[in-house]
Amino acid sequence: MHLHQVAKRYHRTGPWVVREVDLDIPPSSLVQLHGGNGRGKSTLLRLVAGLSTPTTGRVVGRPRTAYVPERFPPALPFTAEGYLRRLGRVHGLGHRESARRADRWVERLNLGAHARTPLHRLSKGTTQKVAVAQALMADPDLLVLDEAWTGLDQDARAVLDAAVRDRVAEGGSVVFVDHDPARLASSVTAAYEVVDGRLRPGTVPEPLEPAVLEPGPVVVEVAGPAGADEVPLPAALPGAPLREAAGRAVVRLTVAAADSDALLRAVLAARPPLHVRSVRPADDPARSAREDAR
Ligand SMILES: Nc1ncnc2c1ncn2[C@@H]1O[C@H](COP(=O)(O)OP(=O)(O)OP(=O)(O)O)[C@@H](O)[C@H]1O
Repeated sequence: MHLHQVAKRYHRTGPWVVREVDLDIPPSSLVQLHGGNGRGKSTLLRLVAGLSTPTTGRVVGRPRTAYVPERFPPALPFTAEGYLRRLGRVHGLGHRESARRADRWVERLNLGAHARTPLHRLSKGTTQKVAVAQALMADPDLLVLDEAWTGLDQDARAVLDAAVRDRVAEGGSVVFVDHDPARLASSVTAAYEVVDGRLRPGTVPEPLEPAVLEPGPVVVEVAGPAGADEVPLPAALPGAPLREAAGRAVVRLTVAAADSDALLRAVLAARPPLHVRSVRPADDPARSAREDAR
């Protein structure tokens, strides 16, 4: 699949949100997009997924695609199970196969206790599991993930990581954005930074040390808007993190692992937009040593 000089603006006279994007997404690729808030990452993912059409430019060769949006609309009149089965049929599966795959993903993501619950009554994390399940059950050739890990518990994150690696190993392609720069680091085949709608080659991230799997405190480094002297953080943040200045307009927040997702959501929703520079375990000695050496 290829994006050729793709550009997007939402209104005829509005600003260009995506511009001059040339992007190859070959089979067996895992493509990571990163960049600050409001730079056009979600818009570009929707263009890749075919949910939005380019204002100019072309997308050619898009295979069978599934997408996990940043915000899944939970106000649909279905139970989790009913929704997944229906989605299976939308993806072209028969009744029986739809039910089989829905059951498989309900089990893998530990959704069983909520399978018969109406979507609008599910918690955010459980809703996110349904969003992930609807995409994975299609066995898509192209999987597009917009912050799909946010809100998932650790087991579900591991299931999603494994499913992404499986897709790639089976010849599919996955394009994703995640606030954790080290997400799937050892498997990423191409990384790009989205800067004001343009793509710049990014560095393929370094894998984190295994310590990241241990539920210790987490350090989130947040930078303020471009040109700002300080980071305009909200006064109250989930988990009441320890705040330390870490350079000009950079703040280091240390929070219990259990609160780290809520903290990240609050930081990502802040206005003016803030930039999450890194997320790592507080006691990552290898990373600390590298930082000390800089
Ligand atoms: N449907 C829309 N209509 C009009 N403007 C939009 C629409 N969706 C996004 N935008 C604007 O396009 C710009 C880029 O937004 P987008 O969500 O693509 O960026 P992003 O990098 O994903 O941001 P974030 O990390 O905050 O999710 C923003 O200025 C946003 O307000």
